Formats: sequence, C-alpha cells, structure tokens
Amino acid sequence: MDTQEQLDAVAVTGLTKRYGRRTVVDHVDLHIPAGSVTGLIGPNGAGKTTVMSMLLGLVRPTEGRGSVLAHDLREPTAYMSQVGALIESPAFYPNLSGRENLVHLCRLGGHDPSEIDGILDLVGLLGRESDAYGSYSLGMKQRLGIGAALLGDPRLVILDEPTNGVDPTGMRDIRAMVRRIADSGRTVLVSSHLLAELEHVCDHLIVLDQGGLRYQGTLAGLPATRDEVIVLRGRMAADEERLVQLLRSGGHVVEHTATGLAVAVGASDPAALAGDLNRTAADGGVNLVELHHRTESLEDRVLGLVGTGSRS
Ligand SMILES: Nc1ncnc2c1ncn2[C@@H]1O[C@H](COP(=O)(O)OP(=O)(O)OP(=O)(O)O)[C@@H](O)[C@H]1O
Repeated sequence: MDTQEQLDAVAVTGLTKRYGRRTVVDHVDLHIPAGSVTGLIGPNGAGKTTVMSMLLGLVRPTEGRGSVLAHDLREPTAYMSQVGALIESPAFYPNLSGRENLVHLCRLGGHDPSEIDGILDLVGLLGRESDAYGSYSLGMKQRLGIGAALLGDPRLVILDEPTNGVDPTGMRDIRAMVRRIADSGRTVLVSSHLLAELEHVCDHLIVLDQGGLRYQGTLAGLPATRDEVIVLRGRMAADEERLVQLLRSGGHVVEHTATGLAVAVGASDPAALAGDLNRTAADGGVNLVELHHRTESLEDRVLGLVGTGSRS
C-alpha cells in the first residue's frame, strides 16, 4: 500500500457507467480522504446512487480503475466486508423491533451480535429498540438503516440520501450521527441533493451533475460565482452620485446595481472596508440608508456549478 492509498479511502479515475448508449456517469475521478465525512452533492439524476453502487460492487463500472480501501475497485469481494451501506430505503421487517431486525441482519451477515448495543446507542435508538420497526418515525427508520450499515464494524460507510424526507430535527440528529461515525475512525461518504443539509458535517465535497464531476475539494475552496461586494444605498439619487465620485477617486471599483452601489471587496477585509466606506460617506456629507456585505452561501456556489435540469 502506498502513502496515497493510506490517505484516500477511495481513489478512482475515469469512473464511467453506460446503460446502452446512455452515459450516466462520465469519467469521474474521485478521492475520498480516509477518516473524512465526504459529501456527494448533486441534483436528481446526477449519478450519485450509481457512483455509490459502483463503489459497493452493486453496479459494474463500464470503465474506470482505482482502489477502495486499498483493494482494486474491480475486485469488490476483497473489500465488501469492510464497507457498510444504506442505499435507497432500508428494508426491515415491520413487526420485528429495531433490535430484532439488527439481530436478524447479524445472523445473515455473520456479524457479532454483541456490537448491537453500541450501534443502537450511536444511532440514538436505545430506549426505543424494543418497539416495532413499523411504529418508527421516518427519521428513526433512517437511523436504524444507518445502524444496519455499521454492522461488522466497516471502515467505509456509504449513506445514500439519509436525510431525504426527514424533518429538520431528524436531519440534525442524522448529521450528528454522521459526525460521530467519522469521529470513531471511519470514513463516511454521504449524498444529498442539497449542500445545506450536509455543509456543517462535511470535511470534503464532491459535486456531480449530469454524470460529470463539477467540483472536488474542501467547502472553502468552492469557487465563487459572483464577486463579493459591499452594497451601499444613499438616501437620494444625488447622494449616490456624490458617493460614486468620492469612492472612485479613492480607488474603489464601484458599480450601480438595482439595489444600490456595489463596491468590490477584492482582497480587502470586508469589515474593514465597510468601515472605510461608511467614513468616506460621512466625511463627504452623504446620507446612507443601507450598508451591508453581500455574501454568497455555499449552496449558491454549488448551484452555480450545476445545471438546473434533472435527468431522472
Ligand atoms: N439501471 C439503469 N438503467 C438505465 N438508466 C439508469 C439505471 N440506473 C440509473 N439510471 C439513470 O442514471 C441516471 C443517474 O441516476 P442516479 O440514480 O445515479 O442519480 P442520483 O444522482 O442518485 O439521482 P436521485 O437523487 O434522483 O437519486 C438517471 O438518469 C437514471 O435514470
């Protein structure tokens, strides 16, 4: 095993899936750092489930090579026992309790049932583990599905849209659980349509759209889609005209927009720049009714990378 394989739980290049003449995953290069929570983000039909299924050996790649947990991607039987997954909706017996369902899965998978208590604790179901699965809320069902993915103590955990359809409290619980799973030394790959659902829990991000890789890296590295600006609005049109002259003569890049004047932040510290602009306006006798820093959410940045159409 070389150093990069130790650093990356998954390192694949040219991952491609074609169904007939249709390419649904198109030469995607992926690196999933070991021990990270990696978010796989993309709209409907982007290819998220297909990528996860290929990593799991459930779908055979048309092309692509690389490694999963330092084993050859093309030999999934070599690494499958170290990978746990929740793909689509979990299938459990509604009349059996959460615990009984996990015991059943342990028997099927040859796992040690003594790990069940720890898993129930980690997924926050201790206390409700004896209730019938059919009586669980959607969030609890997803949590039990995540628990099932943890049987056998996998090193890599793959969760396909675990927050889908779950209410905000349930989402928060799932996010906290994902963090705990990574904190216990595992690598987590988790997908969602929306970065906002995962941005507080991801260390690393992969953005897919229409089968292609649009971004891979840290959240902070997501490219901005529009310039960061300070927006200023004068009380009267004449105030703004005066301000434009003052600011331009001070070397600022100023534009008129529908909501006021936009001053490019560039490499400046936004808070310091806002203070300077405020002083310039006051010293020039200009009355401001608004001054704010226009930032872009990370979700906006992702939306700037993906098309608007879905393919499913
Ligand atoms: N077995 C298959 N045969 C033909 N096309 C398929 C098959 N499986 C998936 N696709 C197509 O591949 C594309 C990617 O699907 P995939 O489920 O991977 O996307 P996704 O990003 O997970 O979307 P969603 O968020 O809707 O689950 C879709 O257009 C889908 O219709």
